[in-house]
Amino acid sequence: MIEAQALTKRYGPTTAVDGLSFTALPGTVTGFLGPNGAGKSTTMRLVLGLERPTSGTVTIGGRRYADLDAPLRTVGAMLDARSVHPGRTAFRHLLALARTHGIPRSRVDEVIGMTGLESVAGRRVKGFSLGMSQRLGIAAALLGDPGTLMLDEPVNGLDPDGVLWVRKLVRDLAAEGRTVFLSSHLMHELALCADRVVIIGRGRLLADASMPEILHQSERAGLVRVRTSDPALLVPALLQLGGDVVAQQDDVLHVRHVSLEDVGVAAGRAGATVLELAAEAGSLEEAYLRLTADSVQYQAGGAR
Ligand SMILES: Nc1ncnc2c1ncn2[C@@H]1O[C@H](COP(=O)(O)OP(=O)(O)OP(=O)(O)O)[C@@H](O)[C@H]1O
Repeated sequence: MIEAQALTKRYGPTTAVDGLSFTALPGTVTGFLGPNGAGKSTTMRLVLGLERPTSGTVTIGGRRYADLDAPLRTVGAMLDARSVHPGRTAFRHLLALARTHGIPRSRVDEVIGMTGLESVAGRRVKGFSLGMSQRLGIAAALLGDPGTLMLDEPVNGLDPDGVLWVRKLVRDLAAEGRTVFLSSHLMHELALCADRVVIIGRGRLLADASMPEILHQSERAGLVRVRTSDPALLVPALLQLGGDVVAQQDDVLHVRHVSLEDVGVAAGRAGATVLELAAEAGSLEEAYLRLTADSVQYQAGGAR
């Protein structure tokens, strides 16, 4: 479990993390999101004791990172997949890490197998693609068989197979009861693998909620889409039921405040032919854009 309480980090005049409180729970994949410069990396560095908080606390399993006897066995992290000695082979890199923690060589072989690096384990890291480096970073994070995993952009640079693999891996790790905390700018991917989402903007908490709760914040959540050849018959019927109706095209209506079933029933009663009827699914991307609209540090010209 990762627990941040009123966590604050200032660099001179810049407040990178501002009174942030959240919890990443065991058995759960928690996605960590925020616009560029929101303070995600700083938060992750604070969790790992690479930075000292200006105020507030952050603990892993109730203890500060600095107080852990064998950190690799408690929390595995991948912050920067490229931060590996380029002249070392993948195997040597993992073995060196393992030795600092009394982790047996057999575990090195195991994580190499788990991350699909067998065929390149003897190669120097400097020749690695970003995808291979990501796998190596994840292998290092898994080395101590930790209860908590923290991964910064783990699917960055991975091909579709790799993306699928990470999705399954994090789901499996959470199913084993581990805490998985990961950042990603790939909303679609995160929506597929995270149970909960923590969203920050300008260092502050914007949302800490389950995926369904977050999706509910999406503009399209609760919207019914209906395509009909008889909008002139259907629209008055829907308005009578208290619906908000917006014509998207001549024959497509977006309806709010009327359930999917009631739209169908109303169409039947009004004698309107329905060609399509569907509940629009909210998307994480939409919810995210909505929640972070005021917190984007660097924005292309034009209003959102
Ligand atoms: N060592 C530092 N010294 C001064 N300012 C810093 C330092 N590290 C981060 N910052 C500032 O703190 C803020 C948060 O940065 P951080 O890298 O944590 O954001 P982020 O959410 O990880 O962004 P990105 O998505 O772009 O990686 C930014 O304004 C950044 O410029």
